[in-house]
Amino acid sequence: MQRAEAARSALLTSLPDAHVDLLHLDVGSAQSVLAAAQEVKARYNRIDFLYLNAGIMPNPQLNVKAFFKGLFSRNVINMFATAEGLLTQQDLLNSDGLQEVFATNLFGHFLLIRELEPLLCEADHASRIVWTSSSNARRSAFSMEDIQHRNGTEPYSSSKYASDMLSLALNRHKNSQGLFSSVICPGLVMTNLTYGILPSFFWTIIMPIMWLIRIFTNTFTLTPYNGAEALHWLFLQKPESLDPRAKYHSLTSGLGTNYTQPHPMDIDEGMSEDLYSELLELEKVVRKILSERNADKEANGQRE
Ligand SMILES: NC(=O)C1=CN([C@@H]2O[C@H](COP(=O)(O)OP(=O)(O)OC[C@H]3O[C@@H](n4cnc5c(N)ncnc54)[C@H](OP(=O)(O)O)[C@@H]3O)[C@@H](O)[C@H]2O)C=CC1
Ligand SMILES: CC(C)CCC[C@@H](C)[C@H]1CC[C@H]2C3=CC[C@H]4[C@H](C)C(=O)CC[C@]4(C)[C@H]3CC[C@]12C
Repeated sequence: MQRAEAARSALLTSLPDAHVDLLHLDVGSAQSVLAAAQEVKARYNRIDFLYLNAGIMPNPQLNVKAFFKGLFSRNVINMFATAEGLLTQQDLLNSDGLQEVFATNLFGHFLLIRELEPLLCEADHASRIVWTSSSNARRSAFSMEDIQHRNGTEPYSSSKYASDMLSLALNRHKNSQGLFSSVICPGLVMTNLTYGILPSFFWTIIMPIMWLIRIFTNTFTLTPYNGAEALHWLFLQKPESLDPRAKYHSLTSGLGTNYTQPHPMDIDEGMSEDLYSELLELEKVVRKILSERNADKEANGQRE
């Protein structure tokens, strides 16, 4: 909670009248999601905006050969914008027996939404969900037969593609109940995630090269402030005016101007509906495991 305390202090310094509450939540643990949701429901009776920003890319491996091959190809701009063919990750199982990337980037958020539905789906009031997705989300990395990406090497891309599809499905099922979902891509931003791919000193050294690349691809937003452009832009929009099939990109021009641009997502309704059903099924399984685990704990506690 130390980082959260620091963020709260920073917010209160610039906005002294703001009210900032903190809450502990590990989206990678179903138990933690349920406990946090209980706490939210006890504290508040309405949610206006739910930003689903948490995400991980564990053990990233950069394919250096593919990078240099791409550098001299016609696909170079797309390569910088999407990292297509450049990155793989090694994923592990979490304590719920789920793939960690899937659990953190997608399922934990899904469970949170399901738990908070009473606060998000009020007919007389619009609520908004905003997912931090990625331009690295790719249809070919995702398989309906393996939604957790147990068998592949691109769990990050798969989980982000799944979040794009889930957002579409949520709009289809929940718009009539006042819930609207959107996805954004912050662009390439210098954060702990990118420092996991290459060390921070390397990024600092090549910063002038990246400013140069930004002239050709506005996706190199580079700072968290620039990357948050689309998150802020969406906050100002009327939900009915948004396109559920678009991903809203934070972009920064070569001269450093920030703007938001919608790009159509490569998703189909049927597949997003199938994913939604699969997630509802998985939710039942996970809830059952948790209640059995809690019952066991209680029984053991009574015996001791
Ligand atoms: N950096 C980039 O270039 C890009 C990032 N993104 C996405 O942006 C989002 C933010 O990532 P970014 O800031 O770059 O990366 P960081 O690694 O710097 O931050 C990740 C954030 O996610 C939170 N988080 C991670 N795991 C959990 C968890 N199990 N439970 C709760 N919170 C968790 C972290 O919280 P804490 O600090 O408490 O650990 C932290 O706030 C991610 O979804 C990422 O995929 C998308 C495109 C590009
Ligand atoms: C001269 C430098 C620019 C060389 C850097 C090479 C690579 C390490 C990076 C090139 C493109 C980068 C990425 C693109 C898309 C990001 C995506 C939107 C995301 O969600 C997470 C990070 C990215 C995959 C990012 C990672 C580093 C690169 C592959």
